[in-house]
Amino acid sequence: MATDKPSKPLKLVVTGGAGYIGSVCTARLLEAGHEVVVVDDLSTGHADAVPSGARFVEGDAAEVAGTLLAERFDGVLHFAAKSLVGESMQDPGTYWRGNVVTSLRLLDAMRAHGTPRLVFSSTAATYGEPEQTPIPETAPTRPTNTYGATKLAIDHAITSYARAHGLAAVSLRYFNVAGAHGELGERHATETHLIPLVLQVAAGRREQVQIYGDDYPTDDGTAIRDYIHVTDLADAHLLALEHAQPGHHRIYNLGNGAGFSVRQVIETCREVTGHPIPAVVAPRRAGDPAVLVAASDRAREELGWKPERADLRTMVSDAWEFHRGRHGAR
Ligand SMILES: NC(=O)c1ccc[n+]([C@@H]2O[C@H](COP(=O)([O-])OP(=O)(O)OC[C@H]3O[C@@H](n4cnc5c(N)ncnc54)[C@H](O)[C@@H]3O)[C@@H](O)[C@H]2O)c1
Ligand SMILES: O=c1ccn([C@@H]2O[C@H](COP(=O)(O)OP(=O)(O)O[C@H]3O[C@H](CO)[C@H](O)[C@H](O)[C@H]3O)[C@@H](O)[C@H]2O)c(=O)[nH]1
Repeated sequence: MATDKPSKPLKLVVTGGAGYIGSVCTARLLEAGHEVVVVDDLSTGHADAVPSGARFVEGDAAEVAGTLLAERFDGVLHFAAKSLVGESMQDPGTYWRGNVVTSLRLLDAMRAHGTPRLVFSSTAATYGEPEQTPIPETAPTRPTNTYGATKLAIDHAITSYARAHGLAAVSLRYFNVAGAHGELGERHATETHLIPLVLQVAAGRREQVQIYGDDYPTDDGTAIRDYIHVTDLADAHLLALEHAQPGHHRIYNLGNGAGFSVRQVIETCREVTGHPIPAVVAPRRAGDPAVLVAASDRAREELGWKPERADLRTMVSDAWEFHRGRHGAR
């Protein structure tokens, strides 16, 4: 596969590389022969999640990159962000400062030091409530939550910087990321994501899971999401690095094109774990769209991306192995 043999090893900064997705991408980049420096403030990440083989610098993405990029890097993969929909509705200032201001400072540092490539973690939340499903990249962007609005603002800034300053940029709009990559998985002090919360019930660390709303216009009334395996997602980053073109900002949706309701996810977790997983219906969570499913044809056609772990059961099984393993008791 193209991701195993890069045309040439690159020297890269990974912001947020101590987090869930950034740590898995760092592992894949190292496996592919690239040199990686992780910058992370450990606000939601863990130093022990940074794969050995990467250099780790603790600190703010913009602050550290400002000096670090003087060492001449081939590119930045920018994962560092605040990324919780509910929190973004309650505390918007933290999201505008933490996401938009930080990213602008990072872009300015890249420009100042002539760093040529950027791969940015954008999100399905930029689209808001879609008019059509699955969602193509050409769909209107009308985010329903502050988190999505900040990511969209950064996407716009990247487009301008690419056009004006020749940056080779790719934004990857992830849908719902799930699963684990061996010892690297989702591990947040305050967990809000559905699959890890459900698995915490199965692991006996939580009594029940709440279903946020069963009055959505879907077959079983619960919200539908498109889940993508974190390893497949990481592979797309390697391809994005290879395909980024100077002066262009390309945007790609990353999902499997299949939607699963909250109830279906819980049911799959019951099947995988053999645990009854009690679930109770609670009010909707502010800012949540009813259905988010990706059309990822552009990534398949232009990047040659091909997800190899598209089955929800595989994602839940890998996440369950992770939760039962070394990090299960945390
Ligand atoms: N998890 C998903 O389903 C999903 C979906 C779409 C997009 N994303 C995006 O992917 C990226 C990674 O998400 P994740 O799920 O791995 O989250 P995460 O919280 O596990 O990882 C984020 C990492 O960034 C670090 N960080 C945050 N702000 C920082 C700053 N200012 N300077 C330095 N480090 C900082 C955190 O300590 C953490 O290690 C985010 O940009 C998120 O918006 C995630
Ligand atoms: O205890 C819970 C947790 C979640 N949900 C529901 O499960 C679905 C998935 O929720 P998650 O919190 O797991 O994920 P989100 O869809 O809110 O958000 C994720 O995917 C988005 C894109 O789709 C963003 O990119 C964001 O970064 C990322 O957190 C939502 O309908 C949510 O309301 C519940 O019913 N109960």
